Amino acid sequence: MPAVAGSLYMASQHKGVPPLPPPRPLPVINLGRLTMDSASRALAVRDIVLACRERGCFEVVNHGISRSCMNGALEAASEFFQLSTERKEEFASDDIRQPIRYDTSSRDGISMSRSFLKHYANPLDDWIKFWPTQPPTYREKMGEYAVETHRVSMQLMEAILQGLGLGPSYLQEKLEGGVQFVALNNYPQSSAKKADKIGLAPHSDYGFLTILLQSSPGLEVMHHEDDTWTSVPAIPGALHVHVGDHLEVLSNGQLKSLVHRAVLNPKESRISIASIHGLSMDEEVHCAEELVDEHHPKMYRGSSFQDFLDFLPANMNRYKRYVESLRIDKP
Ligand SMILES: O=C(O)CCC(=O)C(=O)O
Ligand SMILES: [Fe+2]
Repeated sequence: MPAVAGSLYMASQHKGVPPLPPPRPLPVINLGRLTMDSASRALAVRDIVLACRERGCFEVVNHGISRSCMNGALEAASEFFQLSTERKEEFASDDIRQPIRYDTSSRDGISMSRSFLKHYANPLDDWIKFWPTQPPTYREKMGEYAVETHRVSMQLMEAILQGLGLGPSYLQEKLEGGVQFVALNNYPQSSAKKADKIGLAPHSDYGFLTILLQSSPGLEVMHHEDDTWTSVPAIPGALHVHVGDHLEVLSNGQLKSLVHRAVLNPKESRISIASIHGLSMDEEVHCAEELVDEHHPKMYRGSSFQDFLDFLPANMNRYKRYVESLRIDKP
């Protein structure tokens, strides 16, 4: 499985900067292998599950989403953030249950230096009416990207569920109709004057999988074993994928949700589009019975996306990973 190394390592080689630990290459998966012959698919499934187990994340290439579709989504996001404050604030709300929400502050406990627009996207016909009409291409460009990303999320989930021994059609219908939550993040360029370079503080994502597209580097992922950070390079045409809290629950702890953060880019302002995929709002996710036995007792209680929204306001800074609050052995 090919791998790429984080770019911060090079930056740390300059005089006066304490050296970072050696870069830990991130796995790169060629998704085209999933639809080739069965032997190629089996190898791709093995690589995907290995990456999820060991790193909690990987980069995907050959996923079938065109460069123009990806660039279109980044442009639409960028043009939205360039609108006047007044226009953007039409979507401002304190209510995290709103179908669309714009904010700039750290009321969520983790946004140190970002503005964001968050909205739902699947099924598209249910949600697109809430999306911005400015810039005029927003709905078309973001809609196309959201549909394509949902398709990739289905392929990835089928592979992961197959690799966990649950079978590729496990939960298929529920995933088809499940939540897709899209977060557009806008970070300023880091300034020499401001010491704090963190745009978004460490956290894990709700849901099974997050698929992330970034305009330039800034995403960092924490290594499961020693808590060190690796910078995720912006490989042209690639998407970043990581494991969310509910995949940890479903896999009964075989896979761990990934702690990640965003640092400000010293060269330019940065946009990322995070697409979070899970079951529908009220559907509880439980540890798969097939993965529970006397040697692997059930580790987590069941919970839904609604439960997560209930949990969030009162627990902003208590857990880096929501899944910790679901542990059965927790005091
Ligand atoms: O901007 C990034 O790279 C990370 C965004 C993120 O973690 C999120 O939206 O949940
Ligand atoms: Fe995140």
